[in-house]
Amino acid sequence: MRLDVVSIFPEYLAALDLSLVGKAAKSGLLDVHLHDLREWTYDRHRTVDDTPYGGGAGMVMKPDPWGEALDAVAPAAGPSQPRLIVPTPAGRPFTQELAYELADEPWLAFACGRYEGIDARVAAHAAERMRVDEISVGDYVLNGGEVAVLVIVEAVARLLPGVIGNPASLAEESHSGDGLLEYPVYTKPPSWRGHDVPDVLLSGNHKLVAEWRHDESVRRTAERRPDLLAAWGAAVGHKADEVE
Ligand SMILES: COc1cccc(Cn2ccc3ccc(-c4cc(N)[nH]n4)cc32)c1
Repeated sequence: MRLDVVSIFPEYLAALDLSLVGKAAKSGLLDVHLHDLREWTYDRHRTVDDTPYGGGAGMVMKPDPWGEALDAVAPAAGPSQPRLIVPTPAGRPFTQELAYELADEPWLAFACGRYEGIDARVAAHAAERMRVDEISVGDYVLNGGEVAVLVIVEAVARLLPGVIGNPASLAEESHSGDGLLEYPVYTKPPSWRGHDVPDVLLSGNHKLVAEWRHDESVRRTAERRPDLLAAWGAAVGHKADEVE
């Protein structure tokens, strides 16, 4: 998978050289290209922003530098086009399902905005030749798109074959297995600062361990994400209906 990231702070994305994503890049599973948006500015101050039409606080990122950056990263006459991801608080939610979808793409490009966002015509114009997704990584406001790109790239890269050591662990994770949150996990020592590992996990009885883990997943989901529990209940209910 090829990844292109355009930002006025490309050094923010240096974290992509670390850990799993860095390993994937070194092993050729990921081909990461970082670009400084100011490369496509020509005035003395390398200006990338201007005042918003219609007034209001803050500044908006000018369309020209973005248009030229995207032309350079993904030429219109090129043999293929990337899927363009534009992080924004106003985007559709980034979910594990979308992570799996993006993991199937051969080429992703990311536009990291700053200020109050990117002139809306940039995404509209890009959509004339590539698929554009405006994505939110959560219902809170960041100062720019770079952190959101790190979140999205990590969630997507770990799904690529060969990136994580034990693919079986992906199936058991929260948000990607049966729709419930993950059960609590423990390791040695069996007792630590007055806190003991639940006896069932030391029993060696795999059936009891599986039952306990499921019950803990349901309990945690009910406690922390009742919305997910409702969806899980409906899905399980439907499955039960299918059996009857
Ligand atoms: C566009 O509307 C905005 C309104 C107020 C502030 C900002 C700041 N900002 C600039 C670019 C940018 C890109 C992504 C995000 C972002 C994404 C999520 N999930 N939270 N925050 C925030 C961004 C933008």
